[in-house]
Amino acid sequence: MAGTGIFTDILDGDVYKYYSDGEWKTSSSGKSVAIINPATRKTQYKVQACTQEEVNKVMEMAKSAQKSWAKTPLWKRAELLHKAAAILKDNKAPIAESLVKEIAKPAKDSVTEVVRSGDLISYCAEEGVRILGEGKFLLSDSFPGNERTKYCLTSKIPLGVVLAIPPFNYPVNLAVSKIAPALIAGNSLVLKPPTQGAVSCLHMVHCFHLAGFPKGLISCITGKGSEIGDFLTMHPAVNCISFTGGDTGISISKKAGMIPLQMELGGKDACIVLEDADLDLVASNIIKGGFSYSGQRCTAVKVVLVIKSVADELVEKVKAKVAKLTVGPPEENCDITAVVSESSANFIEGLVMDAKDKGATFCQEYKREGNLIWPLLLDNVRPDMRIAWEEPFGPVLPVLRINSVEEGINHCNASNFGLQGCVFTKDINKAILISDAMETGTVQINSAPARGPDHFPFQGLKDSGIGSQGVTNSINLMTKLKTTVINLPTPSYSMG
Ligand SMILES: NC(=O)C1=CN([C@@H]2O[C@H](COP(=O)(O)OP(=O)(O)OC[C@H]3O[C@@H](n4cnc5c(N)ncnc54)[C@H](OP(=O)(O)O)[C@@H]3O)[C@@H](O)[C@H]2O)C=CC1
Ligand SMILES: O=C(O)[C@H](O)COP(=O)(O)O
Repeated sequence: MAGTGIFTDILDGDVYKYYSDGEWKTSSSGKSVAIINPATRKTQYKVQACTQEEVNKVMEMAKSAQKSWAKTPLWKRAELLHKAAAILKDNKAPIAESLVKEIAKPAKDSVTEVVRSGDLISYCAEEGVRILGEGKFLLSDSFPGNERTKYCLTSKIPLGVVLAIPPFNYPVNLAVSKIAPALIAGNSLVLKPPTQGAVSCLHMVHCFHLAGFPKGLISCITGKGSEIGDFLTMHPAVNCISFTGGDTGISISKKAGMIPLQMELGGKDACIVLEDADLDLVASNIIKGGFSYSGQRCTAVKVVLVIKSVADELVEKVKAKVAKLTVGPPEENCDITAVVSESSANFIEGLVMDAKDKGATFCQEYKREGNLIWPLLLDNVRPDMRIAWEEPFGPVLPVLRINSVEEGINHCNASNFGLQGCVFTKDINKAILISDAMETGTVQINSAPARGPDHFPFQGLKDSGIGSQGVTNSINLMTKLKTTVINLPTPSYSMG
């Protein structure tokens, strides 16, 4: 159970502690932040509302711990990460339980998220050992006018303090996708978990604590992003920000100093369906892509653009599958569970009502109880409807019928987002041309968008982000190059 067994240290009465200087602490603010269970709409957990002084202290410790961590051999850093991964996987049950309670993720998917996170940490340790153990050696005489008098050695060095801010929907996985690359590369790490998802993150951090990382190297500051966020992101000690979330990321990038940013933001992933597509395959992928975790995935299919001649048949197939989705509590592994908050449910409802007013075809009756919204397919959506462009982050999927592939590509490219997209056709040549034409970071051919496997590059264009994720890219982003040049008094040519 959450907060029990090896996790008792992280709880003070009914409020979870924050993590600083290798210890679990109660904030001097005397205040806590409530985490509302999305399904019951009752307070499930409480976390500390940390103060600015506590942030300052954490940053100070992070700066000093990083100096010795950078001198810790790479194999030792990897060893500790492997240990943390094993502890995390051994304790998947209580962590998954918190995911179920604070973000209403179905129980089975919650376990998958924890196991996937352990695997990500281990993969990152191995990849780090490989790529950080290699540097470059350049010779000066390849550039005109030079003799071979200079040997240039480059290697990757840490940035310093990395600030990690994950979103609610994959709080554990999107936290470790920042923590593990930062640590293997020799950085220290300050985590600000999402409020919904904070308790799962605190359990995960305790697994790193138990693995024996040095004091102060990892810290976890809790509190509302709207209150503590600016102070963290504009803190002078921070040398890199890795953020995943919504538009907040755009304002962070405007305020942040001259430091590397990894921003993974929203998306409006389009699914373009051609006349020759295998419609059964498309329908299954629309269900998986559009409705998994109730559509609360950055990589969810968020708009279907189908050629008119096959639209009726596709919509019927999807409708039949929507009818089979189960709706209810995450504990019972229902396909569709409550969305994260009342404000999120209200926002989704606003998009649905706008589409209704403007004449979209409802393939199911719109139904909502509290934060629980029944899966809804909206057909005959037109570009003047908000849902054609905005990200519902809920179980509501618009279908636009298109006259040509060009119309689909134009719709996709007119979006301010450019995360992923997908195209369904049996003609691989057409698929490649369409993929090249789509202004998105990734295009999946004959499958729904997905971030995983977690070592694949993952990046958004336009308002969907800055930089690239995926294990290797994250390690590279959290390092910089250091060059040493050996200058010889006379040219030297080996075997010359
Ligand atoms: N491209 C990608 O890889 C992904 C993108 N997303 C996107 O994330 C969004 C949903 O996640 P959601 O959690 O609601 O996103 P938010 O942008 O609301 O929150 C993300 C994180 O930012 C924190 N935060 C809030 N305000 C500030 C601030 N002023 N300064 C610093 N941090 C702050 C939040 O904390 P708190 O919870 O305390 O407010 C949370 O930890 C969707 O748009 C989705 O598309 C999601 C997953 C992956
Ligand atoms: O936030 C998200 O949507 C996740 O990163 C999705 O990961 P997945 O596409 O591999 O399920």
